[in-house]
Amino acid sequence: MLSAPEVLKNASSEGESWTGNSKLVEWVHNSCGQGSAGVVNGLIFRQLFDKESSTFTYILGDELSREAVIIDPVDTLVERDLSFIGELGLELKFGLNTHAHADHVTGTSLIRNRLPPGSFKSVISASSGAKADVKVKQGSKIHFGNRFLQVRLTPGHTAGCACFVLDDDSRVFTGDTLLVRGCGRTDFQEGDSSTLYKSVHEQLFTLPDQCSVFPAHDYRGRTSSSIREEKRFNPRLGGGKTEKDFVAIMKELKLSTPKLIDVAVPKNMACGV
Ligand SMILES: N[C@@H](CCC(=O)N[C@@H](CSS)C(=O)NCC(=O)O)C(=O)O
Ligand SMILES: [Fe+2]
Repeated sequence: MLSAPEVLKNASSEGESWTGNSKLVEWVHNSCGQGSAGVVNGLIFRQLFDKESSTFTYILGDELSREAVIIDPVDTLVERDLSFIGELGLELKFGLNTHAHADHVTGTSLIRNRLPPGSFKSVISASSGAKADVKVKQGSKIHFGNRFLQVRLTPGHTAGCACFVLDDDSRVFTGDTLLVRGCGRTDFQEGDSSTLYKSVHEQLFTLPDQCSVFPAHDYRGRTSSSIREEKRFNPRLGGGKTEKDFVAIMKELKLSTPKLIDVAVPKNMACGV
């Protein structure tokens, strides 16, 4: 875990930095492990689920400043998410999209319309070609209070996929790039299996083994994993599978097309409008 001065120094030393209305607050290190009510080391963290599309949405908040971000909100569940955020006393600054989803519409535009003008910004990678208030690149940082998420670009499932790594490398939000014992399909949206293999090995499997993996979906009731587990047990990408093995596995997947693809992709390219 980095100390606050280290976080702040690093936050301003490289790449692009995006801050909300951030206040520099006194650093209090919560040393009691899990802490009370889901607060770990000053981080408020919630994982939410959409049963229609099996999508996980994540809320991360800085305990002291109350600034927060939401990752991959779903349009039909914006009321749920906003009331939860209100009850937690959080001030939502950014809505991060891991990619232009094919199976549901992002909630980031609806959230922006519900909050005071200018107080909330939607985020997606520049390489997605989609509209958003903030277009991030490799190494960009999204700040909320004393915390930040850093962007790792991971093309392969789509050309514009991005993963978000928490400042202390304890968590990574992998979108559809890396799922629990799986990965995103590569048969549409400029998907490419060789590119996905390289992205996972170069950008994700280089994270610390103990880093927790939080995906955008699970279809079998699993909620999270770790880099160590996926390196060992991922049946497509781990356990010594080569790029050639992976390309062959992906060719044989034969998944049905997401039901909402024709509606979701054009809307998500326009930030959910
Ligand atoms: N049946 C679902 C779509 C399921 C699906 O294709 N999921 C995607 C992620 S959403 S783009 C995927 O990459 N799956 C990989 C896998 O191995 O399942 C629907 O109709 O929406
Ligand atoms: Fe996807």
